[in-house]
Amino acid sequence: MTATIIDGKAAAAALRARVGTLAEAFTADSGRKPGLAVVLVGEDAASSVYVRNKGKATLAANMASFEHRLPADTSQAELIALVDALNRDDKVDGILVQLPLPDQLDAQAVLTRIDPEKDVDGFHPVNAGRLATGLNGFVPCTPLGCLMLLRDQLGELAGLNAVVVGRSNIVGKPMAALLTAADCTVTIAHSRTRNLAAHLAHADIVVAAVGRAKFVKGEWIKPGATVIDVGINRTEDGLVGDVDFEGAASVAAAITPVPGGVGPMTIACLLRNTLVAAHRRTGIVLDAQAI
Ligand SMILES: Nc1nc(=O)c2c([nH]1)NC[C@@H]1CN(c3ccc(C(=O)N[C@@H](CCC(=O)O)C(=O)O)cc3)C=[N+]21
Repeated sequence: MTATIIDGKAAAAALRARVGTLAEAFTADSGRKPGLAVVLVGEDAASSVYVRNKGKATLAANMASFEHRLPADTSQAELIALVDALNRDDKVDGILVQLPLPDQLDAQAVLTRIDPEKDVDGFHPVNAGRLATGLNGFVPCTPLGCLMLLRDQLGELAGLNAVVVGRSNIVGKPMAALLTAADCTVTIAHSRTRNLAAHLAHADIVVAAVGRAKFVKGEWIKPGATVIDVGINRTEDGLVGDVDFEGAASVAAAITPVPGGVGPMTIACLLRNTLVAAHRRTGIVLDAQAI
């Protein structure tokens, strides 16, 4: 079998176009554009590129972009003061503080300071709790993008066996919550799982988010499975995912590439969440399911 390569770039472009159209309508109704503030502390090269790409995508989707670049030696009090100012700023609907933060800063305290109604990353404990309990909140962008790709590929997900490899607050845990809400039978595997291959042998859906290059081997994939690779590992062979792509592509029904898979959907979902935040904050009705 040779897998269908899931085109995350195309799916993301389509999502950004839908968001852009709805953002224009929001501007016509409210008299202002949806606004996204991105905060970058320090000079990390990869983070700097992501932030620039987010800014460009925000403008292209007819939204306002507010970029805040702070020096690497910024104090906790200074960063908290900026978050407070963004919380109060009515032009700002969404706030993203780029991770990782320099060592002297307490990321959890910063994320918890963001107004949950502006938390378009979905990292605030209030939004994590809403997702866990089935309430409406903001869902982290990467798992949301993965779910959209799975629905595009498979349609109905109910009853399927899903194995999520990785248990981070940013990807693994929210991904498992979304798949559970979609009526999958969900296993969360991780670095200490015994006999991962035995779990994957039953997996109709695999989401790999462990942060280790080519950790998931092709032989472990069930024939006909759908494989979503969240990994972004910079190696000597260039950018590679958490899945052995060639091996998995020879048995899976469908697989996301790296790059060009999940990554572009993450940014598109950030814009989607910002659009939703703008509507909620102004009381303008939006059918978020239809985006
Ligand atoms: N508060 C916060 N929220 C985030 O959502 C967040 C963050 N911090 N810190 C860093 C990670 C990483 N992340 C990516 C987004 C897009 C691509 C992406 O578009 N990747 C391209 C390739 C990019 C390349 O070549 O490096 C692709 O996969 O095709 C990757 C990674 C968001 N993150």
